[in-house]
Amino acid sequence: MADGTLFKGSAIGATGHTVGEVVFNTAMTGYQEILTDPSYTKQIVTLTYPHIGNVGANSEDTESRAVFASGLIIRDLPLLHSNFRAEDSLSDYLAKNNVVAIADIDTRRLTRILREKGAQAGCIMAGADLDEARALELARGFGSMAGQDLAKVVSCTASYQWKLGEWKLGSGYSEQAQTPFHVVAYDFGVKHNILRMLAERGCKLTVVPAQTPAKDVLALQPDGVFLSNGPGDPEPCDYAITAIREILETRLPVFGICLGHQLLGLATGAKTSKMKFGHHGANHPVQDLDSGRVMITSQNHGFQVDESTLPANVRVTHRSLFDQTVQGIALTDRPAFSFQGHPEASPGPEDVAYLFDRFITAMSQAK
Ligand SMILES: NC(=O)CC[C@H](N)C(=O)O
Repeated sequence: MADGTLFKGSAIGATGHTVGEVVFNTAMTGYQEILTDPSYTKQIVTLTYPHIGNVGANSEDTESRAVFASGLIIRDLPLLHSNFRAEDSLSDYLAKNNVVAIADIDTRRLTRILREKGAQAGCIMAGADLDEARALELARGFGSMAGQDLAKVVSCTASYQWKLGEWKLGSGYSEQAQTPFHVVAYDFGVKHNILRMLAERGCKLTVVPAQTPAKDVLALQPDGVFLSNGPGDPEPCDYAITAIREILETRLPVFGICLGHQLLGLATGAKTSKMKFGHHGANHPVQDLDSGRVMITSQNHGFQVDESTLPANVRVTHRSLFDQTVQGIALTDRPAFSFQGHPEASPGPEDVAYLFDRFITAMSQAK
């Protein structure tokens, strides 16, 4: 760790070394979805749940084209995995995907360090050439996530159509049937379950690269525009902020998730900032301020929209009950809204899925 703390464990993935910002995630399930979430680019994930790998790995529980997390730190890897869908052990999956990972770590102690001192970088070394001094040097050389524009790095390079709906036991992923709405989805590092949930609700989806100008999006004549989650700091993504401003002018329905939420905030003139250690888990209580309902949500972010900087035409719709930070915003003069956590879950509870329906309603009304 950059603060000089040294942990020793057992290598369970690829050999070599990896460096990144270390974040703790409190989800009890969904390690594969977490590893393949592009928002974890340049981050090493430690899972606070102690038994990881029990159900192995399969080719369906993925949230993108590859593993994006820079590394994995766990307490206990089971000797055997068991699940009717398993195709690999977690260890083999990590090795095949070239992920450096470590088990037998006191993840409770590690999490306490991150919680008390805040986010910091770390380095994992696995294999023959272990060098503690070099590992410390690499961890200290990583710097901070602040200022890093990673959305354009992980985004798709060309636009594409998405047609798969949600996964169902027995039939797997289905091709969508009807598509009354055309949605252009900005890919800042999009999780596939967002696309599946939109497809399931009748959206014909055109996914476009992060740097697509607004005029190219508008030329596709969409019924609504979606702003995806993604890695890194939202503030340097000036290309996206400019495009969102232009799209808002047209009064098209806009829905943003996580990085997309932060970018919508920036486009309205609000500011974002780095949090002490962020929110990463599948058990975070968030309140919908309109209904008063409290939902258990999936979270993965290290930045936030600063409430005190919100302009007069933006209201706070959701709030974290852990630290009172902004979890949702809506414009009062445009059909545009966003959520900081993950309504698509994957992994996590589906309490916030109603926001996808709200986007569909906004598009129906605009039509
Ligand atoms: N999941 C996300 O979209 C994360 C957004 C941003 N990279 C953050 O860390 O806050």
